[in-house]
Amino acid sequence: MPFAGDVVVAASDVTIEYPAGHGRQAHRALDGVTLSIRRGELMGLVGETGSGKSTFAACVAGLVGRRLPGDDVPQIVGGSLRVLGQELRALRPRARSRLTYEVGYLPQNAGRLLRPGFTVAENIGDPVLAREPKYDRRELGGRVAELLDAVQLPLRMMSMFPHEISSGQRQRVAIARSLILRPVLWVADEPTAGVDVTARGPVLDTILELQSEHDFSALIISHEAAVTARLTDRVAVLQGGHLVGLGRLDEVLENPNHPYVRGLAEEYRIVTEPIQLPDLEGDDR
Ligand SMILES: Nc1ncnc2c1ncn2[C@@H]1O[C@H](COP(=O)(O)OP(=O)(O)OP(=O)(O)O)[C@@H](O)[C@H]1O
Repeated sequence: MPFAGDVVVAASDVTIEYPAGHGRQAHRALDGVTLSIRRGELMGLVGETGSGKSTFAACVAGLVGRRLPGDDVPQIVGGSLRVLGQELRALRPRARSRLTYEVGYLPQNAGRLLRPGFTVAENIGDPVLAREPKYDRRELGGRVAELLDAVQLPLRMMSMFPHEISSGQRQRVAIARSLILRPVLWVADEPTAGVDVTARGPVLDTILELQSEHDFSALIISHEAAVTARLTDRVAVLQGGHLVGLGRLDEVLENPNHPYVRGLAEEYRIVTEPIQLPDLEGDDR
């Protein structure tokens, strides 16, 4: 049964560590984080490099706690993390597989992670066939074409291979791939990474259009204040694995109680300030 609750992500005092191994000590990536994402809400996740954003995103996407030998996936060692009603701390493989069906994950550098021997269409449709190998190919082709169109790529690209398209186009293909299963929750780690500055606006428009069409909730990491401002309803700010800000972007920036947030406020001011054009009147050049 699809998830029907109001809170799609509920982190309660959650502490997450990478286990010891390969001659390394255990590393605590997140420490006592409490936040929730409501149904239909787009939550931004910001913070300086190494603050734990990608770790949190990967955990929310279900990549947590598998205790395989030599594995360095993060483990929940304290508190709780519930995603679509499932407690991830004690997630069994079948429940994990159901969860990953409903959570679309766009990992960091997703465009680079496309399968090189698969066409664009095969890359986008792959998550469907991986779960339902007998899925009607014609119907899948229709879904792939629809998504390709939604991310504003030409249909002729369906038969091309990742190395034949640009990095920005690959990122859009990855976005389409992460949405093919019509997720309830979309977890996106730097969705505009590698997308050319001029194409970023259209990609953000596309994401917002897809969201209003499919009504998914989202957790979106971005280094860019403009992306966060445009896409998200609220932001969570991480610093050294701790949550140091949470709320609407304007509220968080108005009360910058942390140096990183102060820096962000300055960047945001620059991004949103109207461009001052020089007064050309009387200029006789
Ligand atoms: N596989 C791993 N094993 C051990 N430690 C790791 C592993 N991956 C990340 N870390 C550490 O966990 C902390 C959080 O890393 P994470 O990648 O989540 O940060 P981030 O905020 O996403 O950074 P960036 O913005 O650079 O992507 C860092 O100190 C990092 O070095």
